[in-house]
Amino acid sequence: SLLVLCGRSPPLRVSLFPRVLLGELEAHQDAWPFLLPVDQRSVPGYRKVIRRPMDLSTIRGRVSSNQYPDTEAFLSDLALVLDNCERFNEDRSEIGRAGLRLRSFLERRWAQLLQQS
Ligand SMILES: Oc1ccc2c(c1)N[C@H](O)CC2
Repeated sequence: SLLVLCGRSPPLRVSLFPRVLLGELEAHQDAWPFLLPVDQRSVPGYRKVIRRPMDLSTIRGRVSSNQYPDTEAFLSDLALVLDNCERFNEDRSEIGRAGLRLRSFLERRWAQLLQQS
């Protein structure tokens, strides 16, 4: 059909960029605070302060089951992980600094991947 001719869906390699980026984030030395959901019962105040918890294992599950309708929804969940971190942690704390470093990596690496598209 005409839609096919217009090339509506991104080329295969571009559609793999989220999986490439997520794999590198999961392996990053500063990812340790973000790998699994925060145990809200053991962290006073977390449930009240952070209304939309998010972590890399939850994102991995959504990527693996094709739950993201588009790349923007994937990037939005990644941003939520780091926004939650900035909200709950002082910038000068161990976890706060890890979050700022991981966000810097994410932004630089995503821009690099887009240059390949
Ligand atoms: O001191 C603590 C203890 C637990 C956590 C944090 C800091 N920050 C994380 O964002 C959430 C979990």
